[in-house]
Amino acid sequence: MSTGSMKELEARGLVLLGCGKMGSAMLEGWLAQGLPAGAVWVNDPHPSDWLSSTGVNLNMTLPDSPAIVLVAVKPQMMADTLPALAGFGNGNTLFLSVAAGTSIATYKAMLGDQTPIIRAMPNTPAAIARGITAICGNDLATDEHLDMAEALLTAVGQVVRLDGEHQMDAVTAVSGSGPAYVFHLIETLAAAGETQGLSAGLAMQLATATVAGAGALAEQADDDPAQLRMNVTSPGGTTAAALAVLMNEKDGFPALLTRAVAAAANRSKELANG
Ligand SMILES: NC(=O)C1=CN([C@@H]2O[C@H](COP(=O)(O)OP(=O)(O)OC[C@H]3O[C@@H](n4cnc5c(N)ncnc54)[C@H](O)[C@@H]3O)[C@@H](O)[C@H]2O)C=CC1
Ligand SMILES: O=C(O)[C@@H]1CCC=N1
Repeated sequence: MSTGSMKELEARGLVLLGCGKMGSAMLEGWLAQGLPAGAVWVNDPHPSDWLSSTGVNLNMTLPDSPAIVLVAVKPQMMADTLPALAGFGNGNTLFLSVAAGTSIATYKAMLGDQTPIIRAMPNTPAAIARGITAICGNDLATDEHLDMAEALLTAVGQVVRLDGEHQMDAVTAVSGSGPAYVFHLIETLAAAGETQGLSAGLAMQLATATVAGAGALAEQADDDPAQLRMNVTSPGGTTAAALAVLMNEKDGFPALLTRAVAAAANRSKELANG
């Protein structure tokens, strides 16, 4: 995190509304990067043992003017939880929300229309600083606000700035939910290995290392994923036999992932419409 952003957070405080899986993944990254626990206030009625052990200010009186309020409760909890923080609205506290499907317009209505708001869509690899977060702000979010949010989120992985909020449903469906698709790929690849006679432990080790290694190679190689796929595929060989199944336009990965990503994007839109 840049020294300026860190200083401002340390001086004014960072408030987390909700600290479950996503909030904890990010907080873990920030504490590991040197953000002092004393600069963090967490409001969460069900703190985990890990959270209680971090030394953050847990369910205590909040600072007068925190630099950032990070909103990381479930979208369905928003109407119950956000009004208590509306006192920080219309001021110089930046609201940074990671909630899927809660629009900037909804925050404006709950917090006041002069409130700087940034929507962010992170993902859980943030816990090991390998996340990717997409951000977009309202017209009151200044370049300094965007820089501060980016500095905070860069501590837990890559950050991309979106052209606008209209991209958020698709981003949520690709990278926000995406780690779950990849974990399920690992589960199902391992299960398929078991069907071929491997032990559960060996099949899981092979599947996990294969997905992790292929992901790292895709990120580091000069070749694009299509070329990397071709590099594995010998004509008339084993990979070609599997890809004939997986790349089948009718019921292979293309059709399946198109449907899955559309389902996630549609759900994101539904959440936005209450
Ligand atoms: N889990 C993920 O991979 C991602 C989640 N998100 C978003 O992050 C947000 C949180 O999701 P998760 O961390 O997965 O859910 P979670 O259920 O693990 O965390 C929600 C937290 O909110 C707390 N909470 C409940 N009532 C509260 C209250 N009245 N005041 C304060 N805190 C309260 C719960 O105790 C819990 O710790 C959601 O809006 C979701 O859309 C975004 C990107 C990825
Ligand atoms: O499942 C969800 O709604 C959240 C948003 C992206 C990942 N988890």
